[in-house]
Amino acid sequence: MTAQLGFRDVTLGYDRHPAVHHLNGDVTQGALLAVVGPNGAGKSTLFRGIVGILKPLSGKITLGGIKQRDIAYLPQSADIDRSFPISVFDFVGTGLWRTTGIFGGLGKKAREQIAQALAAVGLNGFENRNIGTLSGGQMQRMLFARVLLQDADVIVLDEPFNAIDAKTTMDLIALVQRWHGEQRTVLAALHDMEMVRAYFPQTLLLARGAVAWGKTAEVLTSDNLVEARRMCEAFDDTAGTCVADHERSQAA
Ligand SMILES: Nc1ncnc2c1ncn2[C@@H]1O[C@H](COP(=O)(O)OP(=O)(O)OP(=O)(O)O)[C@@H](O)[C@H]1O
Repeated sequence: MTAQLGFRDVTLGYDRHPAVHHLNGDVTQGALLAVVGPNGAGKSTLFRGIVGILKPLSGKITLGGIKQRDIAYLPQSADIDRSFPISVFDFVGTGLWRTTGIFGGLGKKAREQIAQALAAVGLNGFENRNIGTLSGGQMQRMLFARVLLQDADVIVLDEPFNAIDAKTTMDLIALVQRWHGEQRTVLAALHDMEMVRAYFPQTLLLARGAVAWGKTAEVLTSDNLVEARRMCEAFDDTAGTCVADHERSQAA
């Protein structure tokens, strides 16, 4: 199996304080991987590292034959500035920037693609709405429509089903399953363990470092979940990078 993403002793953090510590492992091409862990475990930080918003403090993230800008990223909806004056149509259209460029106009084909993506997530008729007027579930649907347009081999979803109703969740899970069927590599940060058990064959249980990584049923044991909570509670947020990391970064 080809590794699509690799983590080589990766430490990620803010102001030199590690948030994800010494992560090692590979995500194979076509994997459907849940990333779970308590609040503050480092899930969003890891995703920011994967898409290049954060550079590792040490270690390396390897990408199998793709560039970071080719990864489709669905951020937590709290990270979206809802006051930004942009219509649903134009927001979803940003998913085509890789092909049209930021300043490229939207031709007939692009407009059709956007309309199809909106239809696929059930947002027909919302084209001209300002994004600030959407409900939480409509916002998630819009973010999924943008990911659809990006047509990416690797898709990273940060808490994609947060605070949305059961119908919307099932519609969006169906999209995730479709991507998985198309052999795309999908990573999703999730809190709902039942959903993870039902739909995600593989799981990374994160608590700043990896507690367990592998088949979901083997990872989500009560012992591992207790250990994850203990590791998160014991982690010192004000700690600096390890001496070894510091020396390595000085030598680089
Ligand atoms: N922009 C930031 N600046 C400084 N520290 C941050 C920043 N973002 C996150 N952190 C810290 O990094 C650690 C990991 O946070 P992160 O958001 O990655 O966790 P998470 O697993 O996604 O949590 P949650 O489940 O609550 O969304 C936390 O201690 C958090 O306070």
